[in-house]
Amino acid sequence: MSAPDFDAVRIGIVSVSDRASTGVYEDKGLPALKEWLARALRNPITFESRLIPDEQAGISATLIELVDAGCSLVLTTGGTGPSLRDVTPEATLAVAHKEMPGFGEQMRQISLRFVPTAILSRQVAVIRDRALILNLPGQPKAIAETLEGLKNADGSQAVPGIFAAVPYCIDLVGGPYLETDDSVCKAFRPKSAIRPARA
Ligand SMILES: Nc1ncnc2c1ncn2[C@@H]1O[C@H](COP(=O)(O)OP(=O)(O)OP(=O)(O)O)[C@@H](O)[C@H]1O
Ligand SMILES: Nc1nc2c(c(=O)[nH]1)N[C@H]1C(S)=C(S)[C@@H](COP(=O)(O)O)O[C@H]1N2
Repeated sequence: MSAPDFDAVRIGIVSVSDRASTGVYEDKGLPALKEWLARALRNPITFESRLIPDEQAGISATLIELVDAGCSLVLTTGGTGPSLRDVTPEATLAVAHKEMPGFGEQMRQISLRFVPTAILSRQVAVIRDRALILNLPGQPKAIAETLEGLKNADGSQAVPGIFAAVPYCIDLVGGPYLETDDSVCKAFRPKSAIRPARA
């Protein structure tokens, strides 16, 4: 099956970091997000990338801009912790039409399998218009950890990543039909929502 058989999707990726955005260190958040999404999704993706400081108003404005630009999914990385400058969850909730608390709950559960400080992430997920906005922690390795979950040595899934629920969530808000590479992350949809296989 060739790429044009899949719905096109526009995805916003936002790295929120004072130091990466001012060049103190190289941003590894945007490349990690791009690499994982390109591996996990079979749809042709147009990325909208933003590298911004930990400023609440600027984060909210960026999220609104990306949703208005037609992004069906917006992933942020960074600024979810307890530090005074960490305001990504507040900026995300400020633009929410609906909260989706299950994503944050599940990501903290998954992250506990990797680090005992997982509970320090206040990450949230929300719906705005026809888009799902998801916060991820700032550690670049946390991106694959939370989206993909944990696999056993034989490749079977020990802890399902949260991305398994993302395609159906986007169906429900009227977005494109996302299809995953099941070896990376197997999307789950109720039987009634699965598109018939194409010839
Ligand atoms: N965008 C990024 N690119 C590369 N490494 C990052 C990035 N964001 C975070 N990290 C790494 O994860 C660690 C913890 O991330 P955290 O979000 O707490 O950063 P921070 O110390 O609050 O500072 P800043 O917001 O300036 O990135 C950082 O010390 C850094 O090593
Ligand atoms: N999967 C995963 N989750 C994680 C981490 C991690 O390394 N991997 N780091 C934790 C730490 S140390 C912090 S402080 C919080 C918040 O990170 P942030 O402020 O960079 O978003 O995420 C937590 N969640």
